[in-house]
Amino acid sequence: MALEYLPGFGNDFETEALPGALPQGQNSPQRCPYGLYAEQLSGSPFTAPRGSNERSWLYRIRPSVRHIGAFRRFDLPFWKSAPHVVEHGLPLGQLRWDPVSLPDEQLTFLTGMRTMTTAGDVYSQTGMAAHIYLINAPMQDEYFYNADGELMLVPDHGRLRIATELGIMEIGPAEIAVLPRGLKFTVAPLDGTARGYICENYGAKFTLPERGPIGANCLANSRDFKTPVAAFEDRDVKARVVVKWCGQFHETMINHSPLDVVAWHGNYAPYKYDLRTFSPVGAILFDHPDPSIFTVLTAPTGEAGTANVDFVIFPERWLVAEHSFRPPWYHMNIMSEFMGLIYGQYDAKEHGFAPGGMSLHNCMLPHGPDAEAFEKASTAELKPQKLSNTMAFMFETRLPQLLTQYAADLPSLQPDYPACWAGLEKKFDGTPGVK
Ligand SMILES: O=C(O)Cc1cc(O)ccc1O
Ligand SMILES: [Fe+2]
Repeated sequence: MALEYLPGFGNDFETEALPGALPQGQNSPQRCPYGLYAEQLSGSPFTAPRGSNERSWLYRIRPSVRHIGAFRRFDLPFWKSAPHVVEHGLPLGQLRWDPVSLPDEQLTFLTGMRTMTTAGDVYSQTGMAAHIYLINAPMQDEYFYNADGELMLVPDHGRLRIATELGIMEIGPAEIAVLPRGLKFTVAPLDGTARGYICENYGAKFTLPERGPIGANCLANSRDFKTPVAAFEDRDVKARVVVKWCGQFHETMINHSPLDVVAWHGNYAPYKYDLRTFSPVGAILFDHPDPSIFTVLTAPTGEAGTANVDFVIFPERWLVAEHSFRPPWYHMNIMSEFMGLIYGQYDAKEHGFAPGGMSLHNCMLPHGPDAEAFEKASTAELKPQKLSNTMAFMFETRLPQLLTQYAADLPSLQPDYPACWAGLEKKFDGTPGVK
């Protein structure tokens, strides 16, 4: 059966899986319909200003306190949290990885999580981690929530079914899903195997960037964000609930599914978004604008314009700029750039940056088009050109991203990535004129 979604970003949604299950006119009736329990899930402090105040009211078979027994600590050795400093011995430099092979061993969303970088500090709720996931088995009667941050899933291979307390979503390559901090969910691959990228955002929630003079439309439009309708499981089974809390993992056994929310309302909810619905705005006469024009979602900090994380994409688009070098310019950036490619080719690196691959251009490390891309773009006839069938993205954070041992040891780490710039020869010979 096709899944149903509610359109809109940050709306005050309401949805019920059984008629009359959602109380009307108040949040906390003396007795709720169907004998449900009322529970508030707060994603912001109670006193946050209206514009950033987020909470939902859940009407559920059992309250969450019954979905937790005694905790026992355990380890997921490949899922790291900031601060995480390892002496992996790799010298400072720009880094790039080929795609990681899909696993032979059985891996679930939890056991298949592989942290590439961490930034900031999970204890002070700043920074992020960039992970990849490798999945070939469903979480079986197993549920998870993350107290450390929200999770943005960016698949590059295979679809996923994500059943959450607030409803069910399915996503595949070119779509993303965002799972709020504290929300219980379980994940299953729909095509046998699945691989993708994850941004674990420890800071303030992702929100839509301001459009400024662009006006009321384009970039990511609110109606293209989809939140699932209410769906519940009334299953009495032995189940495991896993919690990530300040970088540690805790498990607890219960006798029923915690996905037992029959109705809910509010604005703290999971959502998905199809990156192909992003309407890019760009240079229509000359020059190459800053990539911030392609920000899908931004997780702000208290400092204006200085994101904890920006999620930026490089979707298909027309290049029309006249008398301009059209690909990204050479640059050094105070923000740290973790990039992935979902499909196609990236114009600054047509070769060597493969779908499913990754690159890391950390704080103040120079980078830009490789020698091949430079040569091509400097001599190309500048007629309108469509960049088709391409979707790269960037997790860009204000904080330096530190590499995990896993990332440093990956066999797919390219041994001499910076050699891609070696062919950028001196052209200057002291004589005037365009060379
Ligand atoms: O480095 C990159 O490839 C990402 C990027 C793209 C762009 O168009 C401008 C700046 C930038 O960091
Ligand atoms: Fe960059």
